[in-house]
Amino acid sequence: MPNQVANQDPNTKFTSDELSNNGSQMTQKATGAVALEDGTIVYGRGSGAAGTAVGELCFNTSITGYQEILTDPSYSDQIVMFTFPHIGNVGANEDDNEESSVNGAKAARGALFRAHPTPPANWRSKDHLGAWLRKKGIVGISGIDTRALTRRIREGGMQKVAIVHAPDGVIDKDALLAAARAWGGVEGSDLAKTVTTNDKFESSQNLWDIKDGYLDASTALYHVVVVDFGVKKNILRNLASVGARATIVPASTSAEDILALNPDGIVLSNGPGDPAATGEYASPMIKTLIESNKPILGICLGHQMLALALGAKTMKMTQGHHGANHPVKDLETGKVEIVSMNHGFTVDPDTLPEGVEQSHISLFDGTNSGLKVIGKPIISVQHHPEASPGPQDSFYLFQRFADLMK
Ligand SMILES: NC(=O)CC[C@H](N)C(=O)O
Repeated sequence: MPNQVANQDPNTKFTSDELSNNGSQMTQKATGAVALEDGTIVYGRGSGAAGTAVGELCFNTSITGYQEILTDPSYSDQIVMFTFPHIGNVGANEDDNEESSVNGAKAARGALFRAHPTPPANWRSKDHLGAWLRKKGIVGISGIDTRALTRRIREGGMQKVAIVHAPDGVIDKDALLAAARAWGGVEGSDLAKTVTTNDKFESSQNLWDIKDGYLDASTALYHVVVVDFGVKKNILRNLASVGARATIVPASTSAEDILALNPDGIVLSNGPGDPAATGEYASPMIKTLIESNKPILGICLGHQMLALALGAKTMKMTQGHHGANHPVKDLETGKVEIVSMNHGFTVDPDTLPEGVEQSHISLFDGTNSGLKVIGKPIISVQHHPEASPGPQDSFYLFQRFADLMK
């Protein structure tokens, strides 16, 4: 019987220095390794691109949607460890990439899997995950005891890691560990400017449907300017689904240039890195947009940057929120929605100025998941109303934003 779990396959047994899966002897040379800044070295089997990648290790609990996750520019400078053991089963295609095709933004730097990706079985698949990872330049390592590493992150927080896929099996673990420790980390780093589009572009693509593929774009009722800090395509599609055509502009665009486009509303997008590191250029721009009284929707990084411009503070979380099954409560309606999450920083609700209130909270840990500005058409959420991947409970937020533009 074929066994898809790499380190139980008799030909591919790996053992690690510390987080050994079963302490068994290696029967095949490891072609991949992970070095954590705390000194842990774990061996596995390389897949995808060969080479070394350095980043912040976070775990994602989603069962599906690995391709959307790995191409979400918010994961720039991160290495995603999937807690679900079987990743790759539905292959990969061009439609499910989330990064904007215009800027070709770099998203996740690497991926860790429990089982080695197997040949795909899905009618939408065009590629094996391994081949797709290679094309994208993403390093993958399988055969990893993802449960043990996840527990380590839950206890000690997200760590700097270096991973290597060495097809010849030559792995210098000391050099790998040194690379992990030498890296500066995500805190304090402005990554939005590394993934934003260089040039303004337009989008009116609608949502994808299982029967009809991409739905026809409806007549545009609104014009929205999206400030691109690393925008996901499904945000643009959700805007189209509520009748908004979008003009996407670079992160460094001035408020004056944004307002000159005469938008009915403005979206501050998701994106990678530390929100506090964008303060220099983003806060003055967002402050002017707030004063303009135009409707604003902030999503994830955009939500955090809006909070900063309003005078609140953000802080780093221990393990962050990365998954597609997080319960969030809408404090206005009392309804609980199951949402997609991907963030490592959070808005400190104790620092909200007068006139700014929490609209949503996470029911996992009570952290802030949304804001509203009293007396202004401004809303923002920490979670991902566009899902992709994840449940579509929060699609209503795009309609709420459209209603503010009406
Ligand atoms: N998805 C996002 O926009 C992430 C926002 C921010 N980079 C964080 O990690 O908290």
